[in-house]
Amino acid sequence: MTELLTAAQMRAIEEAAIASGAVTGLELMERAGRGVVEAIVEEWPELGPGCRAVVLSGPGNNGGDGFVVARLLWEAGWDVEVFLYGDASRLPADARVNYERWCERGEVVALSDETLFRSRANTSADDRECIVIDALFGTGLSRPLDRDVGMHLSGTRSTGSFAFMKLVAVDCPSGVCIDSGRVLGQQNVPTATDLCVTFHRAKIGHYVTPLVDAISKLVIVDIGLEEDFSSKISRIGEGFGSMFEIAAQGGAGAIREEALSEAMHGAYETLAERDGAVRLLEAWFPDELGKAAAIGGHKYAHGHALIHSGGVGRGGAARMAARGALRIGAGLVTVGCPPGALQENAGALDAVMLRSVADGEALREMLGDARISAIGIGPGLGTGAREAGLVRAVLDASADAKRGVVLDADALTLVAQDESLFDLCRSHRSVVMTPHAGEFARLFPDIAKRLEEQPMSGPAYSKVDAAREAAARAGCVVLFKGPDTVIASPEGHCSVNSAAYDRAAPWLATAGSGDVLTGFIAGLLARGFGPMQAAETAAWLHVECALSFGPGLIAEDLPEELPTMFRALGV
Ligand SMILES: NC(=O)C1=CN([C@@H]2O[C@H](COP(=O)(O)OP(=O)(O)OC[C@H]3O[C@@H](n4cnc5c(N)ncnc54)[C@H](O)[C@@H]3O)[C@@H](O)[C@H]2O)[C@@H](O)CC1
Ligand SMILES: [K+]
Repeated sequence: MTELLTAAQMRAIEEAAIASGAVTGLELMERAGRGVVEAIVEEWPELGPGCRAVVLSGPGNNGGDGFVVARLLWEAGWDVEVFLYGDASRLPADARVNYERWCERGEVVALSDETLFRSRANTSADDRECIVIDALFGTGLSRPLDRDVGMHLSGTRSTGSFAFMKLVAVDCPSGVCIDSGRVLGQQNVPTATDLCVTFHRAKIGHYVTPLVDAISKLVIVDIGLEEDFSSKISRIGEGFGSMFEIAAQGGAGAIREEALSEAMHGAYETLAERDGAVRLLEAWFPDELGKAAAIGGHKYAHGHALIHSGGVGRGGAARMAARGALRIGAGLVTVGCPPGALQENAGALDAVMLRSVADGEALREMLGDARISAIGIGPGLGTGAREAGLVRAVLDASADAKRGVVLDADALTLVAQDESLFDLCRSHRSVVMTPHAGEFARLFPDIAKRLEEQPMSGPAYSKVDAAREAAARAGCVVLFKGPDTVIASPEGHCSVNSAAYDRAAPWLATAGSGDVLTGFIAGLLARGFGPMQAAETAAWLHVECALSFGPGLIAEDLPEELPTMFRALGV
């Protein structure tokens, strides 16, 4: 599991490293540029001497990285052209040094329509491979791109210019706010980018829409910040001075002092933690799943999950959820259905038990059994008065019990329609809501609207902000679905479960896959997982099962893939 950073956190880490004296900004810029070139060579080993590169450098340090890339590619025998957007005399110091180093080797042309059009790389007679390096803006973008710059960038993708072009973004595609993954200004869609190379850690925006959809490959380059800190810690230990002296050399901002004090303890990551860390669920697996799997004894030791089904002909969703809850390890799973649907469900269930539940009153009575340790309700449920009564009974009868509840699909629609149900969620200790974008907008219309409004300045409001605000308001864990699922707790914990890049599983967008996710969460809640942990683990396993199965997957396959996953994970 790794942390996703904001631009401010990244800046604080860099500043602290530089202030500590362990590394200079110029060294970091050189490492960044070198990392970009290495990533290009790794991605396209067939490219090399004689290939063309067009470097678009901007007015800040992102542009500085661009000059480093230009120099290194030139030294490797590439045919390099460099364009500058901005005034060379106003470049920040490190970028200026690299601008001058490049000027010893080649020309810098002011970026304009005309100059780009005249670019050697733009001649149709020349069909050599061409790479365009977008080093216009990185983490420092604070307002929308000027229209012409946006046009240059998207223009590089249009037919006719730069034949055989690959677009490489330094840190992030220019124009995008890296905290939110959203484009600042009028233009809505980030420029499609073949390779994005970022430094030290991925930023939140790299993993959420719309940016995540625009980048084909993300590479994270280690620019040595961790080693710089550890070497500094040992130097401090050898008596090179107190952290306060070192911080003073760098202009002793509060952040520097704090960062250095963390560095003293070898834990500067807590900088991000304090600010509300966002975790990326990657090659990650909680020990608790293993421990829970090891619990011996009676089936009730693994919990009892109750999944509610809809009426006749609508029970498939609940049955798939029930299968998911059973496979993920709940000791017992029962489907509760209206009396009329008993026959249909009985014909389709074996290991899963079945109970007739006429209405809310009957459900309240059933929930007197404290061994029912989790409830999943919503898939295929329906949105009538009877169903509203069921949701009310679930929330009422579970508020004080140690019983987890997952609300999905129709249950979320019912909660969105009835403020008193929303209040019941708030007073419950372990509810997980699993809305997709449409359900989210019904539950939290103002938050969804903020997420849709075109941002004009950064940091822009992100899906992470939206999930966090929703969780705080609803007083429960909110799992905001998508290929960029964001999971947030009312306490502010937040994680992203990404089905992008190496974990892309587009075949997971199949009917019923959300119902299975509800079952996974209910099963883990039944086993005693806390709501945040149940939601994270279920979401992570859901994508892993899809990846393990591969294309052709249908929702029914997901629970059946769990045993393979568990074996592979050594559970
Ligand atoms: N700080 C460091 O030590 C390092 C920074 N690195 C690079 O530096 C980048 C951050 O550099 P900066 O903070 O200079 O930021 P940028 O290079 O992203 O751009 C900042 C500059 O652009 C201006 N600006 C912002 N939005 C604009 C707009 N829409 N139109 C015109 N001008 C605009 C700002 O006023 C500022 O002058 C990172 O993305 C990364 O590429 C790397 O070299 C690694 C080391
Ligand atoms: K860039």
